[in-house]
Amino acid sequence: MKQYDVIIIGAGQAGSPLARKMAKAGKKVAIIEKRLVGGTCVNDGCTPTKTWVASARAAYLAGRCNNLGVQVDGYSIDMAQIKKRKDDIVMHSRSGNQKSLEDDPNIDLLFGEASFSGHKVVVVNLNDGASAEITAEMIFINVGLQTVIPDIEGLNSIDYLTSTSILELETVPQHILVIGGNYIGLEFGQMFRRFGSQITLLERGPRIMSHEDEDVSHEVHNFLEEEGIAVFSNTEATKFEKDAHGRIQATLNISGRTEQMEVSHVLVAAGRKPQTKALNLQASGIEVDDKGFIKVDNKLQTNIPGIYALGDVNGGPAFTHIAYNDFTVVWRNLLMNEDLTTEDRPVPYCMFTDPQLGRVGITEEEAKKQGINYRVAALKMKSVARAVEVGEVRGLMKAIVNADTKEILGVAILAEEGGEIMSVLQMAMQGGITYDRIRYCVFAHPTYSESLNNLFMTLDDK
Ligand SMILES: Cc1cc2nc3c(=O)[nH]c(=O)nc-3n(C[C@H](O)[C@H](O)[C@H](O)COP(=O)(O)OP(=O)(O)OC[C@H]3O[C@@H](n4cnc5c(N)ncnc54)[C@H](O)[C@@H]3O)c2cc1C
Ligand SMILES: NC(=O)c1ccc[n+]([C@@H]2O[C@H](COP(=O)([O-])OP(=O)(O)OC[C@H]3O[C@@H](n4cnc5c(N)ncnc54)[C@H](O)[C@@H]3O)[C@@H](O)[C@H]2O)c1
Repeated sequence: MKQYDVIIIGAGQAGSPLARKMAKAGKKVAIIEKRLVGGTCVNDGCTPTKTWVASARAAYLAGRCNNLGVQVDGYSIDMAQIKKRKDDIVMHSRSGNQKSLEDDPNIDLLFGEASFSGHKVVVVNLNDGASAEITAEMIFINVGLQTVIPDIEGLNSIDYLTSTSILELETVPQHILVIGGNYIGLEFGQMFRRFGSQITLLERGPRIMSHEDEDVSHEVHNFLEEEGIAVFSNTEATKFEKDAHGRIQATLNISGRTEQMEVSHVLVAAGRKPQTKALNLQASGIEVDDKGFIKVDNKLQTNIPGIYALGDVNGGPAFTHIAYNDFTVVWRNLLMNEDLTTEDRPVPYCMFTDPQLGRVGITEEEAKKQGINYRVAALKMKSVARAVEVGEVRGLMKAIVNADTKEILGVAILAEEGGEIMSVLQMAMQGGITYDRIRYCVFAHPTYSESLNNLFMTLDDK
């Protein structure tokens, strides 16, 4: 059995940078990847989807630039080219990442599936058919999530799409039924609508984006419908059948009413679950919760000293920047003798619909539940000079502030560059800059950030 200093399972958003840092510190590292270096983010997640969102936005602009006085005589979608551009960008990122691991003399990159066979012993079923047993005192599990496939009659008999397989399409589907009304469903739903598909989107809860405030979710619902997407909440698909012509017949339960619908494709976007079953964690005594997420403490260590779980698999917020932050926490603690925890770290995120939703901190609903003496500053984008000038007036800005201390507690920016505007406020929140100072801060005119003056002017306390 080969002994390493460090074993990393999964070359995702935490595993790959950690391997490089550990190797730089002189440790002998084995990193095991069953599929593709870079994990979900690079290969099936952020990079490919945001590349396609950009193509979809170009199509959207081509379709409406007449309003700006620019005449375009029709446009068409070249899905094969859109896919090729995405594949090139993904490949560039993946291969750079892979090369940096392969070129490091202290790192062994093993392509295969890892599982535990004993206390701190890992078996790797290598992709070439061989297997290897390895051990290390320090083990980091970074295996990420996989798509949840809901138990719906007939779903397995149709060639349904997931967020991974949809990225292989080279033609634009005629009609996609999207199951799930949150990040994946909304991003893909809007982008394929802009590519020319008919989209029907089902959300089983009472509204899409159920974790957001109702006004924010309502605004998104409205602009999706405005673009021609049919959004059904309180709705589930109950049965799928393929007819003799290869068309999919879907049976839907819409608020208790049964309806039939014919579609060409079904995209499953109903959530993601941890890839822990195959790891045989019990062989090393590692505890998981009832959903299969690995339990960790605030320094990301499991119940077994020396074994850590990083990124999506530990059940924290499932974002690339959080997986990356997990890496920085363990690296700085273990190699730089710092004493960092994951407690109280900010969790910003951005949903890349267009307009984007940039979010950080608490929602109004959460402020209410926590009994905080809060106030809400809100501004529609149609009142923002920059938005009017560029013709992007859909959306709103909303900030939850503490009425006593004037601290900003949470922000939702639904705007063309909502993620960037939110980040300006995140910096203010982290730096303790209260809203009354931002109200009179001098920002360049006419930027989106300048509108933060007006956002906080709506709180008329001074
Ligand atoms: C469609 C989509 C779009 C997204 N867009 C965004 C976005 O815009 N912004 C954002 O912040 N987040 C986004 N995410 C989420 C983001 O991709 C994840 O949060 C992030 O990739 C998590 O990183 P990770 O390192 O925890 O896991 P992953 O990146 O999933 O990496 C885990 C790796 O482990 C490997 N692995 C699993 N099991 C084993 C095993 N037994 N042996 C060996 N290797 C194994 C996997 O093959 C994978 O490569 C998106 C996700 C999806 C699906
Ligand atoms: N921009 C981003 O940061 C980004 C983009 C994509 C994905 N992600 C990450 O990926 C993860 C997964 O995203 P997701 O959208 O698949 O999952 P999700 O869990 O965020 O949302 C799934 C939605 O589907 C609904 N649903 C579940 N079962 C259903 C059913 N049978 N019929 C109808 N609706 C059903 C749920 O009520 C929920 O609204 C997220 O947690 C997110 O962190 C992030």
